[in-house]
Amino acid sequence: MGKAILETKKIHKNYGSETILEHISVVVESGSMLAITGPSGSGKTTLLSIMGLLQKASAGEVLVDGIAASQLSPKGQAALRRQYFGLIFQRARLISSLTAIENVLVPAWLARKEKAVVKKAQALLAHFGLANRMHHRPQELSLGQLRRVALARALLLEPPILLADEPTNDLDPIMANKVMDWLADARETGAAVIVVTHDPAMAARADHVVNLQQGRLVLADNQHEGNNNGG
Ligand SMILES: Nc1ncnc2c1ncn2[C@@H]1O[C@H](COP(=O)(O)OP(=O)(O)OP(=O)(O)O)[C@@H](O)[C@H]1O
Repeated sequence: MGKAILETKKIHKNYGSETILEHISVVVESGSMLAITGPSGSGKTTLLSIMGLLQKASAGEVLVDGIAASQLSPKGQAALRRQYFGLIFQRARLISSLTAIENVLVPAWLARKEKAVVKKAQALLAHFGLANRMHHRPQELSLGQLRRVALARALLLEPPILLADEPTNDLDPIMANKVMDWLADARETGAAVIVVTHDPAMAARADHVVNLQQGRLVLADNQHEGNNNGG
């Protein structure tokens, strides 16, 4: 069993008088995969972005490796985000003036590690079927291709926590399977993987599945027999 690398404590979120999330407490361990499911508008993306420190909760706390994020300055939070998270979001923008491979290397530039990982970036893109798209810019790529570039970017530095918002959207079944395999591989190497998904095949590969209903968490099930550390 891995350590609790990401924890939310009684997260609430409201926009004005509208409550979006209520009382969300989850613990995610290193080397495990959590799937967040639920109907459209139930708050899944909002929860994921609060977990990734991209948005502030109205109340409650996010602990990253035991560090209470709300206690940090915006700069400290950004540093924590860079150190711990790989983010694969629906609206995660690639930089339009950079090519696919350059976009993949952005986190490595920020961490001053690009020399060490250029080959790996190429290998990731090739693995995702983009060997002949490495030098294309985002506006020259399809949605599914953009998604794979974003995935390669998130995986490059092997972050301890991967957050993915519907990572198999816009992909054909073969590519969707590959993406699931990569996320499962990341889990095998010790990452905590959290996916928002409508895809039953993706949810079936998670260790834990939670369901959001109008901003409230309903524990759905644990997929793997013998895995009884249900949080
Ligand atoms: N900035 C905002 N201001 C006001 N309401 C918002 C804002 N962002 C999201 N919402 C509302 O919060 C609710 C939850 O949105 P969220 O995107 O988290 O849902 P979701 O479960 O991810 O939906 P989907 O499956 O359709 O992506 C929705 O009703 C949405 O309209």
